[in-house]
Amino acid sequence: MTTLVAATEHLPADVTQEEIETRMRDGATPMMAQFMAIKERHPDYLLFYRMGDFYELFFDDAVAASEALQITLTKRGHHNGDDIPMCGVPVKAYESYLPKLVDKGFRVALCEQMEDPAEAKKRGSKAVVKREVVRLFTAGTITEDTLLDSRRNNFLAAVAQNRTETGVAWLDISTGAFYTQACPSVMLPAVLARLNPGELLVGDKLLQAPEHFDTFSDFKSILTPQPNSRFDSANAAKRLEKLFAVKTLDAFANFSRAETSAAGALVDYVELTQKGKLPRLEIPKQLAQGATLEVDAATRRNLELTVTLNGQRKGSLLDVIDRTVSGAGARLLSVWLSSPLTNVDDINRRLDGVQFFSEDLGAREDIRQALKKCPDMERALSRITLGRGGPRDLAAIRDGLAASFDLREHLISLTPPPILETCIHDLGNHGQLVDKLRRALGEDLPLMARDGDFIAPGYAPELDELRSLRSESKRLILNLQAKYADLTDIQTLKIKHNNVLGYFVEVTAKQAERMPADGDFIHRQTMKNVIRYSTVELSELEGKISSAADRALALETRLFDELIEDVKQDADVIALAANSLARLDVLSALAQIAVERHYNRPVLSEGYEFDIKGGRHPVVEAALEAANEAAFVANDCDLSQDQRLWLITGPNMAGKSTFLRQNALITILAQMGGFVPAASAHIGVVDRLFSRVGAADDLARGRSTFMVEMVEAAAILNQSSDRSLVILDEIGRGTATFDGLSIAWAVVEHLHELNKCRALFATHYHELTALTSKLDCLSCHSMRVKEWKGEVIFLHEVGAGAADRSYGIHVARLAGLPKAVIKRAEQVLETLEKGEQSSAVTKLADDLPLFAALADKPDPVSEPSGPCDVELALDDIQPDDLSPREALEALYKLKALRG
Ligand SMILES: Nc1ncnc2c1ncn2[C@@H]1O[C@H](COP(=O)(O)OP(=O)(O)OP(=O)(O)O)[C@@H](O)[C@H]1O
Repeated sequence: MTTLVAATEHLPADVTQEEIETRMRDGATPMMAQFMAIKERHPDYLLFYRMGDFYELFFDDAVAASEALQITLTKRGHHNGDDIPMCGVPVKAYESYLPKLVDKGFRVALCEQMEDPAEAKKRGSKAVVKREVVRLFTAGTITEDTLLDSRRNNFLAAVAQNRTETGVAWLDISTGAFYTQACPSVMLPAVLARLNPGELLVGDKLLQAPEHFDTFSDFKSILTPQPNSRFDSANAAKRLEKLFAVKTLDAFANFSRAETSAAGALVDYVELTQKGKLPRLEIPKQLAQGATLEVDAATRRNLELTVTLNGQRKGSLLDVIDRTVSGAGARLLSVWLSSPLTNVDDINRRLDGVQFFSEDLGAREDIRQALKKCPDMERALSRITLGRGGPRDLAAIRDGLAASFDLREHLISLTPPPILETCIHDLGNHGQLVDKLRRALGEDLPLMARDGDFIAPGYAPELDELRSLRSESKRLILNLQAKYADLTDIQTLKIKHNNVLGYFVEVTAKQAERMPADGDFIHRQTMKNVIRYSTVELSELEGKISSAADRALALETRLFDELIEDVKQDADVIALAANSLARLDVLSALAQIAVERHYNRPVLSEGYEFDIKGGRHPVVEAALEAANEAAFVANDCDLSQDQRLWLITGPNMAGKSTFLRQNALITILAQMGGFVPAASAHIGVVDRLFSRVGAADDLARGRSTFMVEMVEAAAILNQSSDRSLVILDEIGRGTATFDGLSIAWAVVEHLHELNKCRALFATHYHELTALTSKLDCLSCHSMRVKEWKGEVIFLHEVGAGAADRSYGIHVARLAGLPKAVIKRAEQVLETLEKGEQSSAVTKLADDLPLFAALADKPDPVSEPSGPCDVELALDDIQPDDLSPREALEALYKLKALRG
């Protein structure tokens, strides 16, 4: 196992007696003096100050916590003549309060009593109980299952930057995963959006860098500013070398200085919050630049990859495709979906695994059944290595490793592809440890080792002896009770126990008169109705009992520590097995969804192909199915180099946005190594995915909807390469028509001539279709609709060619706009379509009053203007009089009339 050495020199020192006395001279009570000295060391934290069975909060902490937790604010004593506000939470229930505080952006310092109050008293009546902060709770450093979402990684991330480079490091303290990545400064927002960390550490200086203002303000609620000194790269390197017991970090990867700084700052912070204890951390893995398909924050949000636009997991792509059966699998699926790959071989390895499970139903079901029973080994292991593990964590390791073994045996017999062979290898063989834990652990396990009685009988003969002595002694107490009852002739005499007296003989006050006065029974206590005695014999027995119980617990604790040590010794290989279980879960889950929803294996290549046949939108398709609506209409999309830019026109509501998004989602699914909702898909790997879809303003940053649109468009035009995939939905719609059209026009030209990326461009500016004559690789497509008796039917089909109308007014009617408005809009449209724009507008203005004009015109929908040509022709047909040939001719004639 990697040896973890904590460098504790930078942790705040404990509060000294001298500090307390200085404050007492200023008038504070001893306890308040101690509180203030500890609080001064943790100014950014709510101090949970242990007092008996409560954690108490004082001053501003109390005010803030009482408001956040909705608990009563009281007061206790005075300071400088003012009341001291106070509130408290019971020690037993504090874990239920923590998530609320952490969620609201607070950090909590847990300050414990480090000695018995009796110990303190020995130092004098004014001596205060020793207290120390034993743990800092922050959003990114939680390990408790109760505080974590089992299906999501909780990353703690740090960003460092020097003159030439930016480095990001992130780790999940609850699983030990540790990564770094160097990136150009402009990519930082995309990298952070991909990680979606629970807490982000940034040096004070970098926080002031104007180029990152916007990026960091997006993460304001999870930002923890750090002194710059914590990002010193030389110190960071030393710290990491010491932590992983190596002479130089080059042994692991060629980390840039910025990456080293960020990684060092993370380790530093973990030590600080865990008070010098370090969890098992993996050796940092370096993510090469370009190794993942980068998706910027806006695109991620708009495509609703892991959460929907309103922040819910339900309804996101992740939610729809997630068929994992374990927490670790769900976490890994989310990581895979958030960071699709770019290396064709790596993607194919994953696809081989998915294909294997999709073709072998038996194997898939067996694996999924076995995985369902696996406990969360990753998180149990992290608690164990942090010294926070309990007997149940040991049981989780035992059961997880046992299941790994069964899975391994099962998989070996199946001749699986290479990716599964790696999984089999990583599952390992932990027979000895499993066997030991099986023998060691009993059936009903307490949460904490200190509660005892978790070691199985038969594991340690010495423990069995102590336990039988303990229960034997109990029997002896009963014998003694019977003996005393006979001796005194008081049959209701009882031997009882409490914490103050220990064991004692108890009789009623009346019976006490009959107690022998020969000195065997020594009076201890007179209560209202009962009298209590002790005897020498009873005291001796008590000594035996309590020493047996104490010795049993001490022995159990020792045995527990030994087991913990055994697990720690194997921590690296256990973590590998746990990770392998997660990979198996993800691969079999991707196969499961593929089979359930008829997804197919995509073909990935190094080229620039993009040929999707029969593609579907995974989320819309699932939603239509759940609502029992018409089936989703599959569509092709071929962005081969000679038509790499598609201009898509067509009515509102016809499915343009859905089509755009589905092609982006298919790309993401394919590059993460999953099957895709399409009959076939051939994709030349995409390096970055950009989108400008949806409309939202960003009032917090003072940006209007149109401004947001332009900022996003600027990023696309400045950053997309010929390997990128760009989807643009209605660029330019948020401003005046001609301004919008001009911008859209120029954007299309730029994408075509300079970016040369594969792109889908949806627009209502039909004028843009004129560009086909000028731009060779621009191809026009439209969403097909059918008009039927004045109604528009959306076919949701993408066809070649441009659309001639937008049917906006039709959609407005569907949406329930008042009839008068619809009629008027039709008039306006007719006038505008006829004339020169400026003269048409003047004419319309002269038309006032607006709605008066309506009376003259019949409503074209409610009062159809007579039968159309097709209907007239139909009337002429007498089916009974027609020969088969004439019938066929009539049919052709009708079709021709329909146009
Ligand atoms: N291929 C399809 N098959 C079946 N239904 C579809 C399909 N595409 C879209 N739809 C349905 O049509 C609705 C509208 O689609 P979408 O939002 O993509 O239209 P749009 O052309 O982008 O409209 P607008 O221009 O008004 O934004 C969707 O919510 C969905 O229910």
